[in-house]
Amino acid sequence: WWHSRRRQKKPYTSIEAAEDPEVVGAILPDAYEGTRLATARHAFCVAHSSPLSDAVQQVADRTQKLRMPQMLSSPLTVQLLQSIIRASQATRVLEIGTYTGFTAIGMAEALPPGGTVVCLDDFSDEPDAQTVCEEAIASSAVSGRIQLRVQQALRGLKQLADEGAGPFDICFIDADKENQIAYVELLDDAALLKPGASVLVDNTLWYSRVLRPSDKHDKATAAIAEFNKHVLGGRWHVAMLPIRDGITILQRVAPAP
Ligand SMILES: C[S@@+](CC[C@H](N)C(=O)[O-])C[C@H]1O[C@@H](n2cnc3c(N)ncnc32)[C@H](O)[C@@H]1O
Repeated sequence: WWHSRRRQKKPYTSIEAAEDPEVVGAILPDAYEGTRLATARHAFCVAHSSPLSDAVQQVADRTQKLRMPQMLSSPLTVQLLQSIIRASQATRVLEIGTYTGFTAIGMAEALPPGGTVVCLDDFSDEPDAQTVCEEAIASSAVSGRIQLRVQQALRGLKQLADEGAGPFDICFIDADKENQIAYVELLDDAALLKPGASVLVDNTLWYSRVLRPSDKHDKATAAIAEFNKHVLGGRWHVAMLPIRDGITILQRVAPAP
């Protein structure tokens, strides 16, 4: 098929690339991208984006020895977060779900001196991640910009609101999927977001399972599908990007009904 398309001299597109040994020959599809071409394109984007700092790369390397290294975000997610932080001249960032500190340190590096990343994680998914996270933050050049709060995220958000610790310019949500609607609503209701703030939510494609309406038996899939519908209600501007496992960017645009 591929050779016959080539013989017809059709202009080369991603359709040809999907079967082209030069593009996908040595590639195995990964669980997020799904196909060999998408996996090759993702690797190409990573290779053609600014390199991660040594500190961020070292966290990723240390995390590979843990039980759940698949919880690390893509390097592209770090690069996207850094771009948005720089473009919006953010100074206060909130992270819900920090794990070993990969995205937290990456975000802190994009902040100006005096900027802060407040991180909430209870380390319920992998307790060993806490030590790796604390050591990585302490040995990074941006340790003074990161405040790690080891607590359940809903409780942590309420406490931040009570302390008047907000508002934040950027919030990155990357924790338990069942509470995602509660997180964005609480951020908004408790005035934890500055006007025009961006909320980035990871895993909104969830291994493409949300594309299968029959897959409602899985709690996380159902929760993410519900979240994706919920934010389309008109209060948020929504941009859903097919980066890795799906990243949705939200900005509050309408007052609460
Ligand atoms: C996918 S990992 C975060 C990955 C990190 N942002 C990165 O890219 O390297 C999810 C984290 O959320 C934390 N988490 C899950 N449910 C939580 C909850 N209810 N409260 C606080 N943290 C939670 C887990 O302990 C885990 O470390």
